[in-house]
Amino acid sequence: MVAEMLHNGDSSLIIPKMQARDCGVFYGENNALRGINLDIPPRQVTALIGPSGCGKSTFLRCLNRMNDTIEGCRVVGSLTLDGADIYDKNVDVVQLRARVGMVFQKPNPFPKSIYDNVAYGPRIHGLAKDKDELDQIVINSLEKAGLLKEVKDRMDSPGNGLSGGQQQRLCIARAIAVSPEVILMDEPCSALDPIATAKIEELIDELRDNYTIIIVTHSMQQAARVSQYTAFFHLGDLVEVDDTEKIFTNPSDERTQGYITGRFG
Ligand SMILES: Nc1ncnc2c1ncn2[C@@H]1O[C@H](COP(=O)(O)OP(=O)(O)OP(=O)(O)O)[C@@H](O)[C@H]1O
Repeated sequence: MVAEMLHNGDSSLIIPKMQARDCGVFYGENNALRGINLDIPPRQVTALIGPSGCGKSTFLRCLNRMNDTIEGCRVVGSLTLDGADIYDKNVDVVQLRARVGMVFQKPNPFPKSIYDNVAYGPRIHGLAKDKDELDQIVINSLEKAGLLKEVKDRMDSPGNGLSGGQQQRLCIARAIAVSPEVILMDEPCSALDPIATAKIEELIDELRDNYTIIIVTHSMQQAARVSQYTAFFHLGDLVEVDDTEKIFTNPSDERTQGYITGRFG
C-alpha cells in the first residue's frame, strides 16, 4: 500500500511516516478511542495533547502495538508505517518495536550496568558482529542521547544509580541503540525536575534530525516548545490536528480553544 500524501506547512507534499485511518480502541466494552485519522510527518515532533483520559496514551500505544499486551484491548481500523499495515498478521511485533521504539513516563532502566542497558537491544537483535562494533553502538547511542560525557568513566555502574534525568536519557539511548525510525514518548519528563526536563527537551529537538518523534504531554508549554505538529484529543476523539503554532494561536475548534486557554482540562 502506498501512503497518501500530507500537506506540509509550506504547501509542499510530504509522505507521512505513520498513518491512522478510522482507528479505534476498545477496552472490553469501553470504546476509548473512535475514528482517529492522523498522519504523522517524518522527522518532525508530533505532540498529542488533551485532558486526562482522552486517549492520548492509548493512541500512542497503538503505534507500536503495545496495546497487544493489555488483556481485553482491541484495536480497529488501519495503522501503517511507511504505508504497510502494522497490524497485519505477518508483522513480527519484536521487529516493529525495534522500528518504533518507546520511552515511558517513569525512567525504567533495567537492573543492569549502564553499558548493558544500551547493549541489550543490539544483542537481542544481533546488530553487532563483535565486541568492538557493540562498543561503538553503545558509545554512539549514549552520545546521541547527550549522556556520554557524564557516564563514559562508569559504564559498568548500575543504570538505576543515575539521577532521574540521566536515567531517562539512558532509556532514550537504549531506544536509539536499535536504530529505530520512530520514537514514541509517553510524558517523558513528568518525573523530572525543570533542569532535567530542559535537557530532554533540547535532546528531542536534536533527535528530530534523524527520527520521527511522537510525544504525549500534559504540558502545553512543552508541546509548544518541542513540537512542530500538534494533535488535540478530547473524550476519545481527535478534535483537531495542525501545525503547533496554529493550534496554540488560532485553533479551529472551540474545544481546542477551551483547552489551551485553560477553560477545561
Ligand atoms: N489498561 C486499560 N484498561 C482499561 N481501560 C483503560 C486502560 N488504559 C486506559 N483505559 C481507559 O481508556 C481511556 C483513555 O485512557 P488513556 O490513558 O489513553 O488517556 P490519556 O489521555 O493518556 O490520559 P492521561 O493524560 O490521564 O494519561 C480512559 O477512559 C481509561 O480509563
